Amino acid sequence: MDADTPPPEVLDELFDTIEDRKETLPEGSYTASLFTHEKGENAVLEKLGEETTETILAAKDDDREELLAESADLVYHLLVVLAMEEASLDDLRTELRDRF
Ligand SMILES: N=c1c2ncn([C@@H]3O[C@H](COP(=O)(O)OP(=O)(O)OP(=O)(O)O)[C@@H](O)[C@H]3O)c2ncn1[C@@H]1O[C@H](COP(=O)(O)O)[C@@H](O)[C@H]1O
Repeated sequence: MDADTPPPEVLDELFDTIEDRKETLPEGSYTASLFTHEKGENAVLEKLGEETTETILAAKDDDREELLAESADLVYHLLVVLAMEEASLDDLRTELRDRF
């Protein structure tokens, strides 16, 4: 890992921030708006679908920069869904490890 590579904890920090936004619902937070949306969980589930499609299209286009940007959007929205459904990043890690 070189000096510019972010540590793996970046995902934990993002998930902790999402959990904080869920609890405190600060004004102007996009994350908070997903937890209070009038469409309920459908709002974030729709975003998850959109970001999945955009990730697929970027991969098909061999557009590496776009692929990384859309993948980041996809992972972020997936973490919001996990937080919304009372699941955690540790639960996800456990699920993945149990498949080793
Ligand atoms: N990682 C993200 C992140 N990734 C994507 N997004 C948002 O997800 C949306 C993606 O939607 P689109 O690509 O369709 O772009 P858009 O056209 O702006 O979207 P809409 O108009 O449809 O909402 C954008 O509004 C992005 O800002 C994110 N919003 C917040 N975070 C992180 O979440 C944390 C909390 O941020 P706040 O919610 O701003 O407090 C911080 O660490 C942020 O960096």
